[in-house]
Amino acid sequence: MDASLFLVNRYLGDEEDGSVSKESRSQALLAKLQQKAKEKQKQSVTEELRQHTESLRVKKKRKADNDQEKQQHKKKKLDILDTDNHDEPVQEKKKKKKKERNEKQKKKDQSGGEGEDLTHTPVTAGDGQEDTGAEDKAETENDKPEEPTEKTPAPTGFTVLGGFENKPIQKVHRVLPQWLAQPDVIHRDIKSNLVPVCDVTGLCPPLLKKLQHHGIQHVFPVQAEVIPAILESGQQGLLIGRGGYKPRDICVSAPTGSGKTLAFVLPVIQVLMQRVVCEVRALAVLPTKELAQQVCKVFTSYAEGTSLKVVMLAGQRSFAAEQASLSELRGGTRRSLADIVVATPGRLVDHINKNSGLSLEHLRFLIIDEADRMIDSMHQSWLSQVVKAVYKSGPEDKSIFRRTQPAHITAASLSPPHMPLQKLLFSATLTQNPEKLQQLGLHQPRLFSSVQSCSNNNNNTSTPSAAQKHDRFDFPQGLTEFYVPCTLSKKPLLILHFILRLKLSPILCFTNSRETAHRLYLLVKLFGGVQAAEFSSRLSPGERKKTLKEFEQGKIQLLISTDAAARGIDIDGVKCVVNYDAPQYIRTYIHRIGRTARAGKAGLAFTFLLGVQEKNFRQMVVEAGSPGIQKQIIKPDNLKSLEERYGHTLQELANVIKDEKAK
Ligand SMILES: Nc1ncnc2c1ncn2[C@@H]1O[C@H](COP(=O)(O)OP(=O)(O)OP(=O)(O)O)[C@@H](O)[C@H]1O
Repeated sequence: MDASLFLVNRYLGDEEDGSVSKESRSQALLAKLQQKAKEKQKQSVTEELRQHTESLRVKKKRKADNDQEKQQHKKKKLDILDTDNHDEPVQEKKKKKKKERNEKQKKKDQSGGEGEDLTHTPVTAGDGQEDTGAEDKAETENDKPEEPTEKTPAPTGFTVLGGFENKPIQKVHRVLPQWLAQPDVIHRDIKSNLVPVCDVTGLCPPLLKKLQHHGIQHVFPVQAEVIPAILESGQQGLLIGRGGYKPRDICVSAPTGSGKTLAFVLPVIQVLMQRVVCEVRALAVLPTKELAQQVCKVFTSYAEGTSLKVVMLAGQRSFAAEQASLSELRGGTRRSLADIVVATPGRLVDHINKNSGLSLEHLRFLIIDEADRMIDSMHQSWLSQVVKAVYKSGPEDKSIFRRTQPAHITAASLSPPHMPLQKLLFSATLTQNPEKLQQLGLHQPRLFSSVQSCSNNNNNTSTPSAAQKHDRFDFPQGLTEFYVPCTLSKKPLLILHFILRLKLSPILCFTNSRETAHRLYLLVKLFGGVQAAEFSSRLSPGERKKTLKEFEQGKIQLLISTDAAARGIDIDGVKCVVNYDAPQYIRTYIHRIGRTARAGKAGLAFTFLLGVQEKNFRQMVVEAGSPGIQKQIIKPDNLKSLEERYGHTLQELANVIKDEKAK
């Protein structure tokens, strides 16, 4: 092939000399180009300088004209005014003023003018404006010829309003407030950190007896830490005496099933046992009716044998019935019939607003269980309504039971006795977001947590690790997590395989919608051989209560539920949780799988994942602090024996759904 086809001709300069070697030729060319560039640079600098000097000259002239005009104008004015003041000649006065101005400017320059922006071009659009000190300075500066330096860009005659240096944007690092960064640590391992009940500091003998009566010989780590702390803050009783500090609010973040309920039930009952008059002194707020019912049950059972009365306001009964259980009128005065109220936020606000006889003016403890969820429901403004009801009497109340909202601590604010309100927050997934927590208006909070914050260090400001980007949570110890790769059509077969072949029942199975829960329930029922039930807002509260009871009694092998049963529900004996639909959020995942492996027991959690979900889901779980999620492959052969029957069932299901829709 002809080599000339590939010949590339380069420009070699005008004085190309064939005798010179290639290398020296290119060097000469480079030197030439550099020289040309220098010449061009010089030309542009001279041109810019010329333009600038010209613009300065024009502006100076314009200014001089203006000054002259002004002076003539002033002179005219002064000539008129001068009739009153003949002591000081006008020119003298003007000179004096100018001198003063110059002196002022000099002082200014000495004090602050040092690091002046060199890019600032002094002559601006101030033409024809009042003669100022700054302009004087500009004038003197203008007299000197300005020479462009290497560092300062050549003046262009325009005012540069801002610096144009490209500064790299500083990364914002998360720095937690000390109380969040350095919590009181709760042991993670339930089993090896059991404390005998009699070793819990401050717990009174009647409650120790009660615990033993309920078969509890040891307390869990969260209880061993939190019970003494609440008891300590209640040492002064219901009132804080002279010079006493208001008790600190308490936040608890501990895994699902670690015994948080007893951690607040026991100390609250013990503190309230000292009360003489019955008034609402403890209020526990929970997100759902079922949870309110569960907590109310625990309060009732531990308050048994004391004079304390527990009332639930969750809409399980009529409004009138709840109202009647709150207070009664005797001899024209209202008497409270409740010491402890357990409520859902909606129903609570109803009672506050309708003035149903619920008085919160003596409230000592506000317990917010599932606190992160309750923060999310803050838009309902339930907390502000509660706080308003608590401080209803206002500062003008001079009685011994007076209340004041927490504010800055001063000697005066501490001197009169008052009734404090202490907030107790509990959650397995308590947010570490200070902005969110701020909505709760916490007073000098103290955090108990089984999760060490990543920014937990002495100075609190070290470079955070990558893990800090995400909230990390503690997972129950006895839990083993799996994910099962599958396709959409195989999911129902998998759940049937889990029950019929792997015998994993009782299974609590979660779907992302009540429609999916209902269809899966119908399908399993039509397939036969499995005791199944559904649990969602499709059911009435009564039906839901009955279903949970039957599930607990072992009458139901498979409970198909929406996230209605994901939080807080304590059902003994759930061996296995299945996420039929993968949860979208890590908190949902943690609460769902937390329905098993409770109180130190073992449990299994399976999540069915479609191919597209696998990567993100695994990442989400690992970043949240999961000890490890394993892959569990179910071979298609294992499902084969179920397939034929499943095919028929699907046809039946289509008819049933059609009928339902027709109805
Ligand atoms: N000291 C203890 N010894 C034995 N069992 C206990 C003890 N404390 C609590 N339990 C039991 O442990 C189970 C879980 O307790 P609890 O419902 O309070 O957990 P939790 O931390 O509130 O969980 P979640 O975050 O899911 O609401 C309950 O059945 C409770 O009776």
